[in-house]
Order: sequence, then C-alpha cells, then structure tokens
Amino acid sequence: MANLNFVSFSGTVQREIQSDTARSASFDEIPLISLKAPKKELLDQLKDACTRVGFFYIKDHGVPADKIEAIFSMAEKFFAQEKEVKNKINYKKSKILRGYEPPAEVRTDENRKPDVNEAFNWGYEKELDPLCHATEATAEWADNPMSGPNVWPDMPEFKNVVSRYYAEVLSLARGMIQLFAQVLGLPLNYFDELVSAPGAMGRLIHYPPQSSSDTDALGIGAHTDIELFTILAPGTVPALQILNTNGEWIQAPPIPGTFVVNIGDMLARWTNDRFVSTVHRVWNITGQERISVPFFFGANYDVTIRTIESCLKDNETSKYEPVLAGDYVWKRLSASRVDQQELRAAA
Ligand SMILES: O=C(O)CCC(=O)C(=O)O
Ligand SMILES: [Fe+2]
Repeated sequence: MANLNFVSFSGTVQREIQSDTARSASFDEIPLISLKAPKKELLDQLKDACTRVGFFYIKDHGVPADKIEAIFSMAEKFFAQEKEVKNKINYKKSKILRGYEPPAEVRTDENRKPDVNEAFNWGYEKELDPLCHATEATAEWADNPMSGPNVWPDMPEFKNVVSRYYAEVLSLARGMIQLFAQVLGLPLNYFDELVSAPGAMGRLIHYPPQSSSDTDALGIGAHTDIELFTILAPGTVPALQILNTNGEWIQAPPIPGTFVVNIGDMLARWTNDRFVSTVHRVWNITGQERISVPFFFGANYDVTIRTIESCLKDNETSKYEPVLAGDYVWKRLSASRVDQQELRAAA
C-alpha cells in the first residue's frame, strides 16, 4: 500500500493505492457502450457507467474515421517540428493557455516531477461552432478569464483539420449531454442552453516513450479531469490507466473504432457526486511514440454550477459551493502549471 496525492476540486486528495503497476481490466470494469443501442438499454448502460465507473468506451459515435485519422497525422507533423518553431506559439504568450505547451510545464501528481508530455491547446470560438453559426446564438462571456482567441501554428491545413474534428466532437458532446440529462431523470434538453457556447477545449498530446524503471515523472500524473466530461481519441498506443475504487490501477487500452469517455469534476460537482469523476494517468512504457486527442466539454463559462436539485435525495445537502464555470476552470488549469504553484492552494 502506498499513498497517492492529487489535486481535485476539493483541494489535494489522498488515496491509498495497492501497487504502482497496472493490471488489465475485465470487461465490465470499463464498459463498452454502443450509442446505437435501443434507448432504454443505452440509458441503463450509461447510468451504470457514469455512476459506478466514471469511464467507458463508446462505439457507433458517428464521428467519421477520416476526420480522426486527419487530426492524428496533423498532430504528428506538428510535434515533429523543431522546438523553436513550436515555441513561436508558446502558450505563455496567450493569456488563456492556448498554443504550444512544451514538456514539463504541468505537474499533476504532487509526488512526481512535472509531466513529460508536450501539447497543443485550443478552445471554443463561435467561428468553430456550426450550431452557433446556424442559430446565431450568442453568449457573452467576454469578461471571463477563460474566453479569448485561439492561436494556430503556421502550417497549411492545420486549422482546417483541427476545426473539422472539433465540430464533430462538439456535436457528439451535445448529444451525449442530452443522454446524461435523461440518465439523471431530467428533460432531454435540460443542459442545452447551458452548453450553447460551451467551454470546450481540445488538446493534441504527444507522449514520448519512457522506461518502466523511470517513475520520477509520467506522461500525465494521476488526476481527475476538470470539465463536465472528456471525449478522448486515444490513438493506437496503450498507456492510459484508471484508478478503481479498490485502489488498483487498471489499463484502458485503445479499442479500434471507439472513443474513451470519462466524467470530469464539473459534472461530479453538479450532480453532487452521483456521477463519478475517476482518477487516471498516462504512462507510456510501450517503447513507441504516443499521440492522443482529448476534448474536454464544459458548461458555458458564465453558467453557475450549483447542485442540480433532483440529484439530492431526501435530506441530502449539497457538498459543494456554487461556482462560476469559467472561474473554476481557470483556477484549476492555471494552478497545475509549474510556474503558478502559489495558486495550487486556492484550487
Ligand atoms: O492521453 C490520454 O490517454 C489521456 C489524457 C488525459 O487524461 C488528459 O489530458 O486529461
Ligand atoms: Fe485526464
């Protein structure tokens, strides 16, 4: 037994873990759900996955394979460039963490060195949202610390390829949240207005191979995700691990044709922990380069996340204070950057 410390929305959390190595998972530990399953079956499976595990695979998700392949090959090209070229759009030049993040900028696991991955970060802009164009929906979150423009590398087609993928997962996420509303016994459209111009960030992440004896730093240290939920295109290289309720690390290898979906802290908070936000990490000891593309879906930044009334059973009280989505995301994200350690205590 050993202790693991990580930062969550309740501050630094300590968990007992049985061993630092991961075992393979049995089938029901991380469910695989077809979005084309009959409605009742689908909602039952999602309910089980969201309330018991917090992680599941989805298939029949409707995102075309060519758009997924295109973003992975663009990511490969981006990361293959010289450091100096990538650093032209270093994220520190953006007030809202958009752009290129070199290795060792983020510390997720308190007990280890900063994460070894490098990444490209982008976020929501109306221009990238087909629905927003169609309905001319507006959301004024200009005052919010997380709103602002993206920065793009000077690479042909990069912005187009990334935007096309983003538009697909954005509409998948809006469909998923309607399913989650129904799982929670709410009207299908309960969240729609609250995600009309959502805090929805994408990342391209590159994990260099690491030796299994080098445990000082991981690809991404143990953490929970910040937003409502994450839709992850995990690429082809297995390295993602999930901490189960017994304190065992279990492997979540890629399954062709699927995305990995996991509940994040914002949705756990909104549902008073009926939906669970599960600790996970990435440790790439395969000997191969790994690329993954997570998409983090959150509420509009001007939405107040206050426990959904129907998630409180008789006499149950809310565990969490209301928070403004944008402020909360900003605090959590900036606190994880290694040069902003003083913010950690406040996160
Ligand atoms: O790369 C992965 O498989 C997971 C990435 C992740 O956990 C994150 O970016 O929050
Ligand atoms: Fe994560």
